[in-house]
Order: sequence, then C-alpha cells, then structure tokens
Amino acid sequence: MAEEAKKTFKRDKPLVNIVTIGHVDHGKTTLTAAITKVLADAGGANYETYEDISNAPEEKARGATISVSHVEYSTANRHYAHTDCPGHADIIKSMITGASQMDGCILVVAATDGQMPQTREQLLLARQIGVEHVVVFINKADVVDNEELLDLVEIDIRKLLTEIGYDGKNTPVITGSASLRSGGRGTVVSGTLLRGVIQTGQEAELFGYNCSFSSVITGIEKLHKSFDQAEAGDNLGALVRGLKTEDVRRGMVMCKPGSIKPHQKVQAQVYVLSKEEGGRHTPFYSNYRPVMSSLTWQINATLTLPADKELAMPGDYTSMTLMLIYPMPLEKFQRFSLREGNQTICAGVITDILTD
Ligand SMILES: Nc1nc2c(ncn2[C@@H]2O[C@H](COP(=O)(O)OP(=O)(O)OP(=O)(O)O)[C@@H](O)[C@H]2O)c(=O)[nH]1
Ligand SMILES: [Mg+2]
Repeated sequence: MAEEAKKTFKRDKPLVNIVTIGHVDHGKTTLTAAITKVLADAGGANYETYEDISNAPEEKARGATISVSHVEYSTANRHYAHTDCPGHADIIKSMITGASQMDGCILVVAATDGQMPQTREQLLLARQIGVEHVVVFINKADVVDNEELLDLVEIDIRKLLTEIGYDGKNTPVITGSASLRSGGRGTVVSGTLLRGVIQTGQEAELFGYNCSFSSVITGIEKLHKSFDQAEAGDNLGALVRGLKTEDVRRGMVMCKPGSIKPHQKVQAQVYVLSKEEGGRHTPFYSNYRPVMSSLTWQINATLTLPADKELAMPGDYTSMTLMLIYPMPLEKFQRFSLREGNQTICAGVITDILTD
C-alpha cells in the first residue's frame, strides 16, 4: 500500500527530506504515524500505522545495515520524505550513510525524561553533517500534569540548541502527545473512573466551565492496551467521538448523560486549617475569594459566612456558602479544599446544593 501511495503523489511541490531523531522510546515512530494520520485526514498522506513504520525492512547503505522506514506526505506547500529509524545506532548510521542530504529534523523529546545523552549526541551530529532546520516536539505531555516541568524541558532544549549552534531562541518547539492524536476518530480523555462501569458504545456527557458535550465512548485504553470495559478505580483513556481536543479541559467530568449536574452555589461545612497545619495566620471574612479545588478542577469561589459569624479564625469549624465563578460538577458530600496561592487554607465537604 505504501508503494502505491508514493506513486500517486504529484511532485509539484518542493521536496523536503526530514528525519526523526531523539532518545530511544521518546516517541519518534508514534509521532511519524501520527503525522501521516493527521495528514491523511487532510488528504495529504496515506495513513501508515505504528506497525507499518516499525516493521520496515532493513536497508544496505554504504556498507552499513540500517533498519529504516521512509514515509511520504504533503502539506499545502511542500512534499516530505520522512525517515524514521529505531534506536540510537540506526539513527546515527542513517544520518551518516543515508543517500540524501537531510534538510531538517524533528527532535522528539519525551517530557517525562527531558534531554537525554542520545538527544544531545544526535542533535550534535545533525549540526555537524549540515542539517539546517530543527523542529522540536516535546512528547508525552499527556502524562505530565505539571506545566512548570514542561516549561523546564523547553528551556533546557532551547539552551542545548543554542549551545550546539542552532538558533535556540527561535526554533519552533511544539508540546503535545503523539499517541493521543485524535484526527477524526475523536478525542482521548484521560482520568480515573470514580464509580460504576463504562463500556464502549455507551453514551457519555462531558461538562464543566459552562460547556457541555454529548458523545459516545468508542474505545477504552488502560496501560496502552484496549479494553471493552473499565471499572471504578481504573485509570484510563477513553476515546470519545465527535469531540475536538480543544473542547476538553482538565477538570471536566465525564458521566452517564444527566447523572451528575453542574452547580454554582453550594452550602458546605469547612475546617479552617490552623497556622501549625500550614493554614492562614489571620482570620478571613465574608466575600473572601479563594480558589476552590475539587476532583481535578480549581476555580475561584466567593464565600459567605453565616449571618452570626463575622470572621473565621484559623482552627475554626464553620458552615459557609460558596458561589463559584462557573457551574462545576458538584454533588452533596463531595470533598474540596480552599486554597490561597499554593497553600491549603480550608478543607470542606458539600452539605447542600443551593439554587439562586
Ligand atoms: N503516554 C504517551 N506515550 C507515548 C506517547 N508517544 C509515544 N508513547 C509511547 O512511548 C513508547 C515509545 O514510543 P515509540 O514511538 O516506539 O518511540 P521511538 O522513539 O520510536 O523508540 P525507538 O524507535 O525504539 O527509538 C511506546 O510505548 C508509545 O506508545 C505519548 O504522546 N504519550
Ligand atoms: Mg521508533
């Protein structure tokens, strides 16, 4: 199929030779497959699966045996011949012995590891053999929920690029997840199943932040394997149809349609952490506006103390009303905390849902 596909491409655009480089297991082949998938949906490629690419034949080039795969695709302005090799040794061999001069490389760096010795070595070689252009893809962002860590990886790579002689400041750096490319099939949402059972084929609703979407679960993945069903307690990725990546936001809840509703105003019982427990040193009053954090969301909420309570002291136990800036997934008996900067100042539980 790949051979046939190549014949159908018109050579009416400039041809660019590129190669994926990066440390072992950082996701070069997954990204290569993802690019063909996304461009296949746009009409510029034939989708080549991870297996198509990784089972590519060995090749003899200038005396060395290299396990190498070539894929081709087109964008609006260019036609690409993309080389992907497994592991450090094959990448090095292919860059040195390969028949065509590489115009550019995609440096894949897993956010979970950051820069590794082979990242540096391959980038240095790319520079030495005259590869002019580099695009960095910081991969596996789906398993890093710390924005600062992603920033650090980016800063570190820019530093490395500059050190090696590339324009580290202006090199395009893209952060994402090659394995969660959604291209047409839907979007993968990840999280923990809190209760019940889900099965593929079931309808689901996603909501939060004043948005709500109806969808169908078309796939369930746990530890990189596919399943038809998942149970409470499972950490999973669910492929949901018809949603775009930008529709989904951390903190949203996916549930059986109508089973949980968003609410904006609640009554709660709250324990105000004492100074010794890391809480505030001073009291707070009604109309105070901390960040409310529950499940996986965090948003601002305005609190109102009971009429007979002028202030809440560290160490107090009090009821309060909370008005959130958006309706969010909230249920009676749900736990939450109130924060101020990085500091937890109250721990609470919802005792009632209120309507205005
Ligand atoms: N969580 C997560 N896993 C990923 C992502 N991309 C790739 N992986 C996983 O990382 C592992 C390695 O991915 P590959 O694409 O084989 O990595 P590679 O860089 O081609 O590895 P070599 O060819 O052996 O050097 C696989 O188990 C992938 O499923 C991602 O975006 N997120
Ligand atoms: Mg590979």
